[in-house]
Amino acid sequence: MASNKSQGAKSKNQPPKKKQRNDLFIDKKRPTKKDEVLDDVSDGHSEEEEEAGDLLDGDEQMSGFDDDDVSEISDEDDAPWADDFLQGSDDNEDSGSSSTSGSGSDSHSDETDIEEKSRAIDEQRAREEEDAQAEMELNIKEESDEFRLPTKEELEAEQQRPPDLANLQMRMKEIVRVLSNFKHMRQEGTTRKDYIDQLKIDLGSYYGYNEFLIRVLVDMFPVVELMELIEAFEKPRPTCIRTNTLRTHRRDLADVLSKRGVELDQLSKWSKVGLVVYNSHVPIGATPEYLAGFYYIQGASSFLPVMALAPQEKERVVDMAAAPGGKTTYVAALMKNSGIIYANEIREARLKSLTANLHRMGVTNTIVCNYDGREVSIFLVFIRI
Ligand SMILES: C[S@@+](CC[C@H](N)C(=O)[O-])C[C@H]1O[C@@H](n2cnc3c(N)ncnc32)[C@H](O)[C@@H]1O
Repeated sequence: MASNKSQGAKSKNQPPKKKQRNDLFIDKKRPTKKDEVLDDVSDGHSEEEEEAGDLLDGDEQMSGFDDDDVSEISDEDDAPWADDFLQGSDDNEDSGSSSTSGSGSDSHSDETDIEEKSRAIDEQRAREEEDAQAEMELNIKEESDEFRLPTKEELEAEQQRPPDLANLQMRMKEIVRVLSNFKHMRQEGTTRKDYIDQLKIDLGSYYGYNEFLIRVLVDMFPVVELMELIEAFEKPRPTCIRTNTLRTHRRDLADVLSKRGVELDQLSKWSKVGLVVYNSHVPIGATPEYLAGFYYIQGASSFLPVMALAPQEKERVVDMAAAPGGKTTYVAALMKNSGIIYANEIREARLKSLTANLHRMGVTNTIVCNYDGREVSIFLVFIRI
């Protein structure tokens, strides 16, 4: 179809390409002519009709327009027509007619057009950003007007009632919001300390933390991070297991456990031995693989001190507070049961679980001791503790 049309157009004795381009452009700019052309091109008409459309273009080119028409039309910014024209130009090039200079000028006008559009988009975006900023500032101002710290009397009245958790939560949020933009949102006559003191009281009431812990946490973290941390503490942790590489490989373990109905996945990229258990149809602490020491049930965060220590084969390592042996058994696996580990535990009763886990996990390079780690200065001669 396209080739037929192209042939038809070729046989119609076209005017020089550049002129044809301008005339087409002009033609499309005139609403009535444009409609005609659009009808011709897009209505799915027969080839004859399309050829007639091509012919019509040619007729109109011949009829021409005066200079006023040209200038009036060429002042307008009408990119779709330029696109249409460029398309037409390609067709003609395919058909073998030569028009190097014409196509150069096309791409130039096209580039200018794109630049203008791009500039207009940038300007529009800048205007929108300015509006958004102004709106945000207005919102902040309105919101900050709404929140104020409770008075001494209000706090005393609050203490007479059971804690209103929803209200406490809302107030903590508001305090964090004000502290995050203190200059603009502070209540007149208040200091940062006023807000932080109130936040400490509310954190204590809401989460049940004691004053000491709250003070340490508030001193340690910026308020936004502090709230994220405390909220994270509240979330239940997923069950994690650590593959015992003295006994098996993670993939083999995952295969055998999933056959038992344990839904699990690799922990994350930073651990080669961790698996997260999402759901299990069997008790994860009583599978044959567990009893055979193929894995240890261990929070992912407990992997980190051992990974940071990065114990090497044949080293001598002390685990100063070892029971029930989670980290000791991981250290032993990384050392491939070579070197020596001193696993110390102050509480005699906990030595049982420690030794039981060492046996279960196949650890053979460890000596268990029962001292107060603070008083055993001999441990200090060890490089890795
Ligand atoms: C959180 S547990 C250790 C967990 C262990 N590191 C693991 O990964 O399984 C803390 C242990 O340290 C012991 N402990 C506390 N103070 C100690 C001390 N001064 N000397 C030796 N052990 C101590 C406790 O009895 C307790 O068993």
